[in-house]
Amino acid sequence: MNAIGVATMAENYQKFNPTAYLQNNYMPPRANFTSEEFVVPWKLRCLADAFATGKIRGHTLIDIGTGPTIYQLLSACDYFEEIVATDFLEVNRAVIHNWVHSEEKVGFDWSSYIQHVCKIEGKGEPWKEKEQKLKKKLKKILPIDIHQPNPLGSLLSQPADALVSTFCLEAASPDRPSFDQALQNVTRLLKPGGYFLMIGALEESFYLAGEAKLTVVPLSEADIKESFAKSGYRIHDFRSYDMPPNLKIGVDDVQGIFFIHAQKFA
Ligand SMILES: C[S@@+](CC[C@H](N)C(=O)[O-])C[C@H]1O[C@@H](n2cnc3c(N)ncnc32)[C@H](O)[C@@H]1O
Ligand SMILES: O=[N+]([O-])c1ccc2c(c1)CN[C@@H](CO)C2
Repeated sequence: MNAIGVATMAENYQKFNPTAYLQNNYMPPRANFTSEEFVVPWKLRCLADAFATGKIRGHTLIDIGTGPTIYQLLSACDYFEEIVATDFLEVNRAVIHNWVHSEEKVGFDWSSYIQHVCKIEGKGEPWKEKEQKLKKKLKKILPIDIHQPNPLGSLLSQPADALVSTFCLEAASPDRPSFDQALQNVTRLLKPGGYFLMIGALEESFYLAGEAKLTVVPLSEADIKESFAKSGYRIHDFRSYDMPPNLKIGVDDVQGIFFIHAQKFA
């Protein structure tokens, strides 16, 4: 492991500002729900389609690098008893904790995301019911470090039935070998035969979150498929989205987004 690179990343993350990060990526123009052509509906569609197969289910789902966002868990909550959120930063774990435990609308307003997911899932589920369901299932919010052989330390009793992760591994790894090692590390948290749904950045080298400028390891579609194959996965679905010029707004140099639906070999 590139210990210097990992330590430098950890130091940079101390300046990560969740509010700025949410502003940059989860408000307009990137949060535009008027067409599936836009990036946020595309991401939500990928996750809704994967869970709609009904094959990804079980007791526990772990979200690797939750950050200050919950959109990535909206389609999962019908298929698991317990959802475990994780992040490297206390400030992000606190954002999730406050969202789960607050009744009135405090913090970031996810209602447009929840309404959109209810619409595309087509079950006629009232969005406030989905919101309450997710809050009820989000039972643990744990510290995690993907660069540790056991990323959750001793906090996890048994392997999870499924993993989700969005924009974490490539944004927390200084280089490709560290990314591959981090994927190996988090794969230990997943039961054999379990599914891993990952969304991430393609060919991105940095992103901004307030005072923080975080380096990202640029990855191609081939890189990702190779990494998953090396970590013992079968790829069921791979989709990519080209970032349109009007969504390249200076908060990063992301070129595209990938979605991978992979299964750990039994
Ligand atoms: C780009 S944000 C992704 C947030 C969210 N999942 C999303 O979809 O927007 C990257 C996240 O990785 C977390 N992170 C940074 N270093 C990490 C590490 N070593 N292990 C696990 N997570 C880490 C950060 O705290 C941050 O929340
Ligand atoms: O377009 N988006 O919806 C979107 C959402 C989150 C993120 C990006 C793009 C690109 N940068 C990553 C951090 O590496 C975070």
